[in-house]
Amino acid sequence: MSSPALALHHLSKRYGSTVAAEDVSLTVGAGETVALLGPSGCGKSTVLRCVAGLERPDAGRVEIGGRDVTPLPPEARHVGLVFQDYALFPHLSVLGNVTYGPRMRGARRAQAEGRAREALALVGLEALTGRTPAQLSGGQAQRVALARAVATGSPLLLLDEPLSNLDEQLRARLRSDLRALFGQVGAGVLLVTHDQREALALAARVAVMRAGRLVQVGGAAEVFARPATAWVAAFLGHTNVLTAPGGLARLVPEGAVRLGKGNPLPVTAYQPTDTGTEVTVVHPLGTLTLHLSPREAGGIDEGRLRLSVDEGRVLTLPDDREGA
Ligand SMILES: Nc1ncnc2c1ncn2[C@@H]1O[C@H](COP(=O)(O)OP(=O)(O)OP(=O)(O)O)[C@@H](O)[C@H]1O
Repeated sequence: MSSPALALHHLSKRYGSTVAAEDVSLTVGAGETVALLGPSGCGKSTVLRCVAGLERPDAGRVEIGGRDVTPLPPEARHVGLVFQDYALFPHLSVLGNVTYGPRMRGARRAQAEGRAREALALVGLEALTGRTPAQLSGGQAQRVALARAVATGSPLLLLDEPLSNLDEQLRARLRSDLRALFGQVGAGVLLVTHDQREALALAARVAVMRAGRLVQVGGAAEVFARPATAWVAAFLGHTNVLTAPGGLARLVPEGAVRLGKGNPLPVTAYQPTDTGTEVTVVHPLGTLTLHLSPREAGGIDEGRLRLSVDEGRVLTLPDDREGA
Protein backbone atom coordinates (compact mmCIF):
# COMPACT_ATOMS: atom_id res chain seq x y z
CA MET A 1 0.00 0.00 0.00
CA SER A 2 1.33 3.46 -0.82
CA SER A 3 2.10 5.92 1.97
CA PRO A 4 -0.28 8.81 2.53
CA ALA A 5 0.74 12.08 0.87
CA LEU A 6 0.75 13.66 4.32
CA ALA A 7 0.51 12.43 7.89
CA LEU A 8 0.54 14.82 10.84
CA HIS A 9 1.11 13.29 14.25
CA HIS A 10 0.19 15.30 17.36
CA LEU A 11 1.41 18.59 15.97
CA SER A 12 1.56 21.55 18.38
CA LYS A 13 2.72 25.12 17.93
CA ARG A 14 2.59 28.10 20.27
CA TYR A 15 3.45 31.74 19.79
CA GLY A 16 4.14 33.04 23.29
CA SER A 17 0.92 32.36 25.16
CA THR A 18 -1.12 31.87 21.94
CA VAL A 19 -1.87 28.23 21.20
CA ALA A 20 -1.93 28.26 17.39
CA ALA A 21 -2.10 24.45 16.96
CA GLU A 22 -2.65 21.83 19.64
CA ASP A 23 -2.32 18.07 19.15
CA VAL A 24 -3.29 18.13 15.49
CA SER A 25 -3.27 14.69 13.85
CA LEU A 26 -4.45 14.37 10.25
CA THR A 27 -3.84 12.25 7.17
CA VAL A 28 -4.15 13.18 3.51
CA GLY A 29 -4.18 10.13 1.25
CA ALA A 30 -2.38 10.01 -2.08
CA GLY A 31 -4.71 11.67 -4.60
CA GLU A 32 -7.07 12.84 -1.87
CA THR A 33 -8.19 16.42 -1.19
CA VAL A 34 -8.74 17.40 2.43
CA ALA A 35 -10.02 20.83 3.45
CA LEU A 36 -8.86 22.35 6.71
CA LEU A 37 -11.76 24.55 7.62
CA GLY A 38 -12.16 27.06 10.44
CA PRO A 39 -12.68 30.70 11.38
CA SER A 40 -10.00 33.35 11.13
CA GLY A 41 -7.18 32.88 13.62
CA CYS A 42 -7.97 29.25 14.48
CA GLY A 43 -4.53 28.05 13.37
CA LYS A 44 -5.07 26.79 9.81
CA SER A 45 -2.15 28.67 8.31
CA THR A 46 0.07 27.63 11.19
CA VAL A 47 -0.57 23.96 10.38
CA LEU A 48 0.16 24.61 6.71
CA ARG A 49 3.37 26.47 7.51
CA CYS A 50 4.52 23.57 9.71
CA VAL A 51 3.85 21.17 6.82
CA ALA A 52 5.72 23.40 4.36
CA GLY A 53 8.67 23.73 6.75
CA LEU A 54 8.30 27.49 7.13
CA GLU A 55 7.60 26.98 10.80
CA ARG A 56 9.05 24.44 13.23
CA PRO A 57 6.42 22.74 15.43
CA ASP A 58 7.03 22.66 19.20
CA ALA A 59 5.93 19.04 19.27
CA GLY A 60 4.75 16.39 16.85
CA ARG A 61 5.85 14.97 13.52
CA VAL A 62 5.25 15.76 9.87
CA GLU A 63 5.50 12.92 7.33
CA ILE A 64 5.29 13.52 3.61
CA GLY A 65 4.96 10.44 1.42
CA GLY A 66 5.94 8.27 4.39
CA ARG A 67 9.15 10.23 5.07
CA ASP A 68 9.67 12.12 8.34
CA VAL A 69 10.42 15.68 7.18
CA THR A 70 10.04 17.41 10.57
CA PRO A 71 13.70 18.54 10.74
CA LEU A 72 14.01 19.35 7.02
CA PRO A 73 14.03 22.83 5.43
CA PRO A 74 11.23 23.78 3.01
CA GLU A 75 13.25 23.12 -0.14
CA ALA A 76 13.88 19.50 0.87
CA ARG A 77 10.18 18.69 1.26
CA HIS A 78 8.96 18.76 -2.36
CA VAL A 79 5.57 20.32 -1.75
CA GLY A 80 3.70 22.66 -4.11
CA LEU A 81 2.61 25.79 -2.28
CA VAL A 82 -0.01 28.42 -2.93
CA PHE A 83 -0.23 30.97 -0.18
CA GLN A 84 -2.53 33.96 0.21
CA ASP A 85 0.19 36.38 -0.91
CA TYR A 86 1.31 33.99 -3.70
CA ALA A 87 4.86 35.51 -3.80
CA LEU A 88 5.70 35.33 -7.52
CA PHE A 89 9.18 36.18 -8.79
CA PRO A 90 8.74 39.77 -9.98
CA HIS A 91 11.57 39.67 -12.52
CA LEU A 92 10.35 36.51 -14.27
CA SER A 93 7.55 36.24 -16.81
CA VAL A 94 4.43 34.25 -16.06
CA LEU A 95 5.89 31.34 -18.03
CA GLY A 96 9.22 31.76 -16.22
CA ASN A 97 7.52 31.63 -12.84
CA VAL A 98 5.67 28.43 -13.66
CA THR A 99 8.65 26.82 -15.40
CA TYR A 100 10.92 27.51 -12.44
CA GLY A 101 9.72 24.64 -10.24
CA PRO A 102 10.09 21.83 -12.76
CA ARG A 103 13.47 23.28 -13.87
CA MET A 104 14.70 23.30 -10.27
CA ARG A 105 13.75 19.66 -10.05
CA GLY A 106 15.87 18.80 -13.04
CA ALA A 107 13.40 18.85 -15.94
CA ARG A 108 14.83 19.91 -19.32
CA ARG A 109 13.73 23.33 -20.55
CA ALA A 110 11.35 22.06 -23.23
CA GLN A 111 9.77 19.56 -20.88
CA ALA A 112 9.46 22.12 -18.05
CA GLU A 113 7.90 24.67 -20.41
CA GLY A 114 5.48 22.07 -21.74
CA ARG A 115 4.34 21.28 -18.24
CA ALA A 116 4.11 24.99 -17.38
CA ARG A 117 1.98 25.71 -20.46
CA GLU A 118 -0.30 22.84 -19.59
CA ALA A 119 -0.74 24.15 -16.03
CA LEU A 120 -1.33 27.69 -17.30
CA ALA A 121 -3.95 26.45 -19.74
CA LEU A 122 -5.70 24.68 -16.87
CA VAL A 123 -6.09 27.98 -15.02
CA GLY A 124 -7.05 29.88 -18.19
CA LEU A 125 -3.91 32.01 -18.51
CA GLU A 126 -2.34 30.66 -21.69
CA ALA A 127 -2.67 34.09 -23.32
CA LEU A 128 -0.64 35.90 -20.65
CA THR A 129 2.53 33.82 -20.52
CA GLY A 130 4.78 36.74 -21.51
CA ARG A 131 3.64 39.17 -18.83
CA THR A 132 5.41 39.89 -15.57
CA PRO A 133 3.62 39.68 -12.19
CA ALA A 134 3.34 43.50 -12.02
CA GLN A 135 1.20 43.37 -15.18
CA LEU A 136 -1.37 41.00 -13.67
CA SER A 137 -4.51 41.56 -11.65
CA GLY A 138 -4.64 40.00 -8.18
CA GLY A 139 -6.81 37.17 -9.45
CA GLN A 140 -4.52 36.47 -12.38
CA ALA A 141 -1.49 36.40 -10.08
CA GLN A 142 -3.32 33.92 -7.89
CA ARG A 143 -3.96 31.67 -10.85
CA VAL A 144 -0.27 31.84 -11.81
CA ALA A 145 0.57 30.72 -8.27
CA LEU A 146 -1.85 27.79 -8.66
CA ALA A 147 -0.32 26.82 -11.99
CA ARG A 148 3.15 27.05 -10.48
CA ALA A 149 2.23 24.66 -7.66
CA VAL A 150 0.61 22.20 -10.05
CA ALA A 151 3.55 22.29 -12.48
CA THR A 152 6.01 21.18 -9.79
CA GLY A 153 4.50 17.70 -9.99
CA SER A 154 4.76 17.48 -6.19
CA PRO A 155 2.92 14.59 -4.53
CA LEU A 156 1.53 17.09 -1.99
CA LEU A 157 -0.05 20.45 -2.75
CA LEU A 158 -0.72 22.98 0.01
CA LEU A 159 -3.24 25.65 -0.83
CA ASP A 160 -3.99 28.49 1.58
CA GLU A 161 -7.26 30.21 0.54
CA PRO A 162 -6.38 29.73 -3.14
CA LEU A 163 -9.50 31.45 -4.47
CA SER A 164 -9.82 34.23 -1.92
CA ASN A 165 -9.01 37.17 -4.22
CA LEU A 166 -11.24 36.16 -7.09
CA ASP A 167 -14.69 37.33 -8.02
CA GLU A 168 -17.63 34.99 -7.50
CA GLN A 169 -17.96 33.96 -11.15
CA LEU A 170 -14.29 33.09 -11.47
CA ARG A 171 -14.34 31.26 -8.16
CA ALA A 172 -17.21 29.10 -9.33
CA ARG A 173 -15.39 28.27 -12.57
CA LEU A 174 -12.07 27.62 -10.88
CA ARG A 175 -13.71 25.45 -8.24
CA SER A 176 -14.86 22.92 -10.81
CA ASP A 177 -11.59 23.28 -12.75
CA LEU A 178 -9.60 22.66 -9.61
CA ARG A 179 -11.53 19.56 -8.77
CA ALA A 180 -10.78 18.14 -12.20
CA LEU A 181 -7.20 19.36 -11.92
CA PHE A 182 -6.61 17.65 -8.58
CA GLY A 183 -8.03 14.45 -10.05
CA GLN A 184 -5.64 14.65 -13.00
CA VAL A 185 -2.44 15.43 -11.12
CA GLY A 186 -3.11 12.69 -8.57
CA ALA A 187 -1.46 14.69 -5.78
CA GLY A 188 -2.65 14.79 -2.20
CA VAL A 189 -4.06 18.25 -1.52
CA LEU A 190 -4.39 20.03 1.80
CA LEU A 191 -6.60 23.03 1.24
CA VAL A 192 -7.06 25.73 3.85
CA THR A 193 -10.26 27.71 3.65
CA HIS A 194 -12.82 29.45 5.81
CA ASP A 195 -15.40 29.05 3.03
CA GLN A 196 -17.67 26.06 3.64
CA ARG A 197 -18.93 25.91 0.07
CA GLU A 198 -15.40 25.80 -1.24
CA ALA A 199 -14.57 22.95 1.12
CA LEU A 200 -17.62 20.99 0.07
CA ALA A 201 -17.01 21.61 -3.63
CA LEU A 202 -13.34 20.64 -3.60
CA ALA A 203 -12.66 18.20 -0.80
CA ALA A 204 -13.67 14.61 -0.18
CA ARG A 205 -12.92 15.06 3.52
CA VAL A 206 -12.96 18.09 5.79
CA ALA A 207 -11.20 18.78 9.08
CA VAL A 208 -12.90 21.47 11.14
CA MET A 209 -10.55 23.48 13.35
CA ARG A 210 -11.37 25.68 16.31
CA ALA A 211 -8.88 27.53 18.52
CA GLY A 212 -5.93 25.35 17.50
CA ARG A 213 -7.68 21.98 17.72
CA LEU A 214 -9.39 19.73 15.23
CA VAL A 215 -12.97 19.36 16.41
CA GLN A 216 -14.36 17.14 13.65
CA VAL A 217 -12.82 15.21 10.76
CA GLY A 218 -14.84 13.23 8.26
CA GLY A 219 -16.36 12.94 4.81
CA ALA A 220 -17.41 16.40 3.61
CA ALA A 221 -21.08 15.59 3.06
CA GLU A 222 -21.21 13.61 6.31
CA VAL A 223 -19.74 16.44 8.41
CA PHE A 224 -22.19 18.93 6.89
CA ALA A 225 -25.16 16.62 7.43
CA ARG A 226 -24.10 15.46 10.91
CA PRO A 227 -22.05 18.13 12.66
CA ALA A 228 -20.69 16.84 15.98
CA THR A 229 -21.51 19.94 18.03
CA ALA A 230 -23.61 23.10 17.92
CA TRP A 231 -20.53 25.21 17.22
CA VAL A 232 -19.59 23.09 14.19
CA ALA A 233 -23.19 23.24 12.93
CA ALA A 234 -23.33 27.03 13.22
CA PHE A 235 -19.87 27.44 11.70
CA LEU A 236 -20.85 25.29 8.73
CA GLY A 237 -23.73 27.65 8.03
CA HIS A 238 -26.72 25.88 9.54
CA THR A 239 -29.19 28.63 10.38
CA ASN A 240 -31.37 26.91 12.96
CA VAL A 241 -29.22 25.70 15.83
CA LEU A 242 -31.60 26.19 18.75
CA THR A 243 -30.60 26.28 22.39
CA ALA A 244 -32.14 23.42 24.37
CA PRO A 245 -32.10 22.62 28.10
CA GLY A 246 -29.24 20.69 29.70
CA GLY A 247 -26.34 22.16 27.71
CA LEU A 248 -27.77 20.84 24.46
CA ALA A 249 -28.81 22.31 21.14
CA ARG A 250 -31.22 21.20 18.45
CA LEU A 251 -30.19 21.42 14.85
CA VAL A 252 -33.18 21.82 12.53
CA PRO A 253 -31.81 21.23 9.01
CA GLU A 254 -33.44 23.13 6.17
CA GLY A 255 -34.86 19.89 4.77
CA ALA A 256 -36.69 19.10 8.03
CA VAL A 257 -39.07 22.03 7.60
CA ARG A 258 -42.20 21.43 5.51
CA LEU A 259 -44.24 24.43 4.54
CA GLY A 260 -47.95 24.45 3.91
CA LYS A 261 -48.93 21.75 6.39
CA GLY A 262 -49.14 21.62 10.17
CA ASN A 263 -50.15 24.40 12.53
CA PRO A 264 -50.23 28.08 11.56
CA LEU A 265 -47.36 29.62 13.56
CA PRO A 266 -46.76 33.31 14.29
CA VAL A 267 -44.27 35.12 12.02
CA THR A 268 -42.39 37.65 14.15
CA ALA A 269 -40.02 39.32 11.66
CA TYR A 270 -39.68 39.86 7.92
CA GLN A 271 -36.54 40.80 6.05
CA PRO A 272 -36.48 41.06 2.25
CA THR A 273 -33.47 39.37 0.58
CA ASP A 274 -32.27 39.19 -3.02
CA THR A 275 -34.16 35.92 -3.57
CA GLY A 276 -37.24 36.36 -1.40
CA THR A 277 -37.93 36.97 2.26
CA GLU A 278 -36.25 35.88 5.47
CA VAL A 279 -38.75 35.35 8.27
CA THR A 280 -38.61 34.21 11.86
CA VAL A 281 -41.33 31.86 13.02
CA VAL A 282 -42.12 30.84 16.59
CA HIS A 283 -42.12 27.05 16.79
CA PRO A 284 -42.39 24.95 19.99
CA LEU A 285 -38.71 23.96 19.50
CA GLY A 286 -37.63 27.62 19.36
CA THR A 287 -37.53 30.53 16.93
CA LEU A 288 -36.81 29.33 13.40
CA THR A 289 -35.27 31.51 10.71
CA LEU A 290 -36.47 30.58 7.23
CA HIS A 291 -35.73 31.80 3.72
CA LEU A 292 -38.94 31.89 1.73
CA SER A 293 -39.36 32.26 -2.01
CA PRO A 294 -41.94 34.91 -3.04
CA ARG A 295 -44.46 32.08 -3.63
CA GLU A 296 -43.79 30.54 -0.19
CA ALA A 297 -44.04 33.97 1.45
CA GLY A 298 -47.49 34.22 -0.18
CA GLY A 299 -48.54 31.46 2.20
CA ILE A 300 -48.33 33.84 5.16
CA ASP A 301 -51.90 34.51 6.24
CA GLU A 302 -52.74 37.09 8.89
CA GLY A 303 -49.17 36.97 10.22
CA ARG A 304 -49.08 33.20 10.42
CA LEU A 305 -47.30 30.52 8.38
CA ARG A 306 -48.34 26.90 8.27
CA LEU A 307 -45.40 24.55 8.74
CA SER A 308 -44.33 21.30 10.32
CA VAL A 309 -40.90 20.11 11.43
CA ASP A 310 -39.95 16.50 10.74
CA GLU A 311 -38.71 15.67 14.25
CA GLY A 312 -36.98 12.56 12.94
CA ARG A 313 -34.50 14.81 11.11
CA VAL A 314 -33.77 17.11 14.04
CA LEU A 315 -30.36 16.44 15.61
CA THR A 316 -29.62 16.92 19.30
CA LEU A 317 -26.05 18.10 19.83
CA PRO A 318 -23.87 19.23 22.71
CA ASP A 319 -23.93 23.04 22.83
CA ASP A 320 -20.32 24.26 22.93
CA ARG A 321 -20.90 27.72 21.46
CA GLU A 322 -19.99 29.70 24.56
CA GLY A 323 -16.38 30.78 25.09
CA ALA A 324 -13.48 30.41 22.64
N1 LIG B 1 4.28 34.65 13.85
C1 LIG B 1 3.33 34.75 14.79
N2 LIG B 1 3.56 35.33 15.99
C2 LIG B 1 2.62 35.39 16.94
N3 LIG B 1 1.36 34.92 16.81
C3 LIG B 1 1.04 34.33 15.64
C4 LIG B 1 2.00 34.22 14.57
N4 LIG B 1 1.40 33.59 13.53
C5 LIG B 1 0.13 33.33 13.95
N5 LIG B 1 -0.08 33.76 15.20
C6 LIG B 1 -1.34 33.62 15.98
O1 LIG B 1 -1.67 32.24 16.00
C7 LIG B 1 -3.07 32.05 15.83
C8 LIG B 1 -3.34 31.21 14.59
O2 LIG B 1 -2.99 31.96 13.42
P1 LIG B 1 -3.15 31.40 11.94
O3 LIG B 1 -2.60 32.40 11.00
O4 LIG B 1 -2.60 30.02 11.89
O5 LIG B 1 -4.75 31.33 11.80
P2 LIG B 1 -5.66 31.08 10.51
O6 LIG B 1 -6.69 30.13 10.96
O7 LIG B 1 -4.82 30.71 9.37
O8 LIG B 1 -6.30 32.51 10.29
P3 LIG B 1 -6.78 33.24 8.90
O9 LIG B 1 -7.94 32.43 8.39
O10 LIG B 1 -7.19 34.58 9.40
O11 LIG B 1 -5.59 33.26 8.00
C9 LIG B 1 -3.67 33.44 15.76
O12 LIG B 1 -4.11 33.78 17.06
C10 LIG B 1 -2.52 34.31 15.33
O13 LIG B 1 -2.67 35.62 15.82
